[in-house]
Amino acid sequence: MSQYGAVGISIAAGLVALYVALRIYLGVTQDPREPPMVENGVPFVTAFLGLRDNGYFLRLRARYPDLPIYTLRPLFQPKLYVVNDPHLISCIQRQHRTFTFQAIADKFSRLICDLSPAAVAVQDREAQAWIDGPMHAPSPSAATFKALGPGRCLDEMNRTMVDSLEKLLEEVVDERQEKSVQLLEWIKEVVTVSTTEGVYGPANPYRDPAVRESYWTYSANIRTMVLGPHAHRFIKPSIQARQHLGDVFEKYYSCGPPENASGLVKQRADWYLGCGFPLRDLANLEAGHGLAILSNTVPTAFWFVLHIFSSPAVLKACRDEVLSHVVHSTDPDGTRVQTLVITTLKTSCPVLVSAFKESTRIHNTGLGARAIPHDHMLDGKYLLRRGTTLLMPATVQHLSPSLWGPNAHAYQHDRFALQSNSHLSPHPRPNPISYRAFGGGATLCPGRHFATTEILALAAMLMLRFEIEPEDANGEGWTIPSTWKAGMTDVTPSPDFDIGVRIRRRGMDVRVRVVVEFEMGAQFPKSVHDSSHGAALDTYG
Ligand code: HEM
Repeated sequence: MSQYGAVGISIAAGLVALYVALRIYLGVTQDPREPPMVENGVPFVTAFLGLRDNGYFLRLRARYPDLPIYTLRPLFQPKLYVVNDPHLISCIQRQHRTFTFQAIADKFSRLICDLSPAAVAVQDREAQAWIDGPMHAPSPSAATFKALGPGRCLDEMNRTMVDSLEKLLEEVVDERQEKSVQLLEWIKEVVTVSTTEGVYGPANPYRDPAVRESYWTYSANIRTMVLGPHAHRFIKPSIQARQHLGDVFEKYYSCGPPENASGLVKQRADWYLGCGFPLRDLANLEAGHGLAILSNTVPTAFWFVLHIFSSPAVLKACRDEVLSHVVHSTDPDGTRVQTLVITTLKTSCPVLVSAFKESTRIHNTGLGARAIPHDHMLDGKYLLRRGTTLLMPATVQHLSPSLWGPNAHAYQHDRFALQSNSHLSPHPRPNPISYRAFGGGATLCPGRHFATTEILALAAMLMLRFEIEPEDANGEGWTIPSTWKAGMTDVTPSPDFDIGVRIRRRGMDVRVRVVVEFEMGAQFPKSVHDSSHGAALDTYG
């Protein structure tokens, strides 16, 4: 045998020995009561590579249709338990201190916000106090976001945000009545400014284009930032952008939160500074909060606008519905006004609301991650080990044909409206737990009312005032972009590429101003958030 042949045999024998050793290791570190392990073709590597693709959980659901929950053992990560079964999801959501989102959020903020040891100590102390506290005490995160619930503070944020949308849409098209833009870039600008106006008020740092640019430069590399400081040298512009955002928000908070900021900003600043968070850490945290505030709202708005305007049938159905709630009048100076009461979009436009929910169903890759601080027997059947992470991927629930019918992967704008009239729907109504666009349970996204109002208002204003058409250079019409490049941690994936469009004023709507009225201090009617209502928005478990 040649020298090369002997080396080859040694390497092969070494690999076989390694494989056997890893299989044995997997076996002895897995209790038979734990959920079954899958994807161990090449131990640790198969799962590690699979997790790089946001369609992985859907494929595993199809490959192992009978597993309510399973274990993945990826390289460099703790064990992952992945849940398929809605019944188990509801068990998990009922025990929000056993399966904690707070631990995930705190860990994430340390990795991306450059927090000092003093701030980390405050986070640990407050999280522990919550775990040890009374059953119904709000988590630290819930305490800082209370102001986003229905009520006066949210109404005021909505009013400021919608005023900004109105102003930006007024400026969008010049005297030539037509403008060409890249749709995602344009929506990013409009939604970033309007959202942050609602949150930060007249001293909004995001009014400065340099701050907006810093935010998007920072958020573009979160995936690398979470790998830790050793990876920061590869993303220097993002680290510099983070520093810039910290400086800007330190100035913003330097004399306490501005008097005319939203109740949300004041509540958060009171809570953090009151707990002993250093000012600079509050400022650094604010950069990270952009991820909650902006990074899902922008792509969600993009997909919704795209689905509406790319289909004449969807556009007509939604536009007719909105138009039926518009009150026409003329201002004293002769300006024609279309008045739209924003709450009617949520309460009286079931097709529009359904089209929105359907867009969030199709374009959602939320992981629903929870930390497991102690060993726990889930549903009396599955042992879950401490120090591991549990995932409830939205794709598995959102795109499952057994839940949504054979066209589960297709965008069907009236799906939720039909489901509320069961005699019109060919498919059974899915368990509300299986619609997870905004998460579920105690950590259901607190910003959902604000984000939904903004996106519905934006879509309604666009439909009332403009036509949007693709640039259509190749005569091929609209394209719905893919999302392969989106990261595993994105709740709403961004499109892989942008789309050139022409925005043009509708002939009959020239120089018409849309006015949005609010009943200040009013609560949203219960029916909007009641799962028994039409295409209700809050049908979460
Ligand atoms: C369309 C836009 C949005 C989407 C799709 C979205 C989605 C989500 C999801 C899926 C979660 C995780 C919930 C869980 O795992 O249980 C979440 C959490 C959260 N969201 Fe949103 N969100 C959006 C907009 C917003 C906005 C505008 C804000 C703030 C103004 C916000 C603030 C938060 C916060 C603070 C949490 C953490 C909740 C906690 O720790 O309990 N979100 N969001």
